[in-house]
Order: sequence, then structure tokens, then C-alpha cells
Amino acid sequence: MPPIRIGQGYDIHPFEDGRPMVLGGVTFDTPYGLQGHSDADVLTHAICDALLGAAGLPDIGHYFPNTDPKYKGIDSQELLKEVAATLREKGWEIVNIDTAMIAEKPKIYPRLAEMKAALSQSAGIEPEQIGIKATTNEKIGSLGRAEGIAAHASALIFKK
Ligand SMILES: Nc1ccn([C@@H]2O[C@H](COP(=O)(O)O)[C@@H](O)[C@H]2O)c(=O)n1
Ligand SMILES: C[C@@]1(CO)OP(=O)(O)OP(=O)(O)OC[C@H]1O
Repeated sequence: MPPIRIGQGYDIHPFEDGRPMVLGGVTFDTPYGLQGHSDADVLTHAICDALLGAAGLPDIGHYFPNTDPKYKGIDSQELLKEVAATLREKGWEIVNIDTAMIAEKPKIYPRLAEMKAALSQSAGIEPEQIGIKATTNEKIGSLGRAEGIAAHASALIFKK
């Protein structure tokens, strides 16, 4: 039985007016974005943590500290590329990634194909190996009041 590992990741970022809204490597045309040290791409951060967790490695903040000016405003696809390369160096291959976002806004569905294309390119896999889902929080709690966006991700990896 070859080594096969599962990982999970979670991230949340608050909304901030005037910031770029980047999700899964795609920029949405909105007057608001998400607050963060990087481009605040909450979905890509959850994916990075799921991959790192599956490989038994420390989390995204360990590799890309939010106190390091090098990562200020960075495109999170660069972080995902680095995470995928780290796993590959250790002999891991990605089976699939699945995600769920909780977002009252913006509507994710129309940009789904673009997000899958961007993420799969960064992770070095096919778009079919990535699942992206979104739901509102039905106006319940802080996410339901549209105070921010949360994302969950799972990743399965294996070694030949
Ligand atoms: N930010 C979002 C939220 C939801 N969707 C799509 O709408 C469907 C219905 O959402 P509910 O929260 O009412 O269940 C959902 O299944 C998604 O297809 C979206 O695109 N973006
Ligand atoms: C992505 C990093 C990069 O400094 O910063 P943030 O955009 O603040 O994102 P978060 O998920 O809060 O922390 C992880 C950091 O690695």
C-alpha cells in the first residue's frame, strides 16, 4: 500500500472596502476586497494548509510569515506554487483538492471555471482534480452578516 495522506485547511478574512477581491487566483470586480498581509485569497490559503497538513508539514504562516514584508500584497498563487513544489520535492503527488467557501458575496459560481484553471495551474494538476463550492451562511452569524469570507479545503496526496 503506497503512502496516501489526507489534509484539511481552513481560513477566514474580513471584508475591507477598496481592497482587491481575489479568490482562487481570480480578481472579482467589486468595490470591496478582503483584508490581509498578502492578497488575502482566503480560498488559496485554505488549499495551501490542506496540502501542507496532508504532508505533515507546518502551516502557511510558518512558510510565509505575515510579519515578513516580502509577502506584503503577494499573489497567493505564488504561495500555492511554492507549497506544491515543496510537496513534489518530498515525493508527494496530489490526488485531488476539494473546497467549500462560505460567502454572502460575491457570487462565486460565474467565475468557477477561471478559479479552477488558475488553481490547477498553480498546483500543477488538472482542473478536474479541484472542486470548488460556495454557499451563503443564510444570514446567520458573522459570516451571514457579510463580515468576511471563510474557506475550507481538503487534499489527498500520495507517494508512488
Ligand atoms: N457566494 C456564493 C454563494 C452561493 N453561490 C451559489 O448559490 C447557490 C445557493 O446558495 P445558498 O447559500 O442559498 O445555498 C450555491 O449552491 C452556489 O451554487 C455562489 O455562487 N456564490
Ligand atoms: C498568506 C499570509 C502571508 O504572509 O498572510 P495573510 O494574507 O495575512 O493571510 P493569513 O491566512 O491570515 O496568514 C498566512 C500568511 O502566510
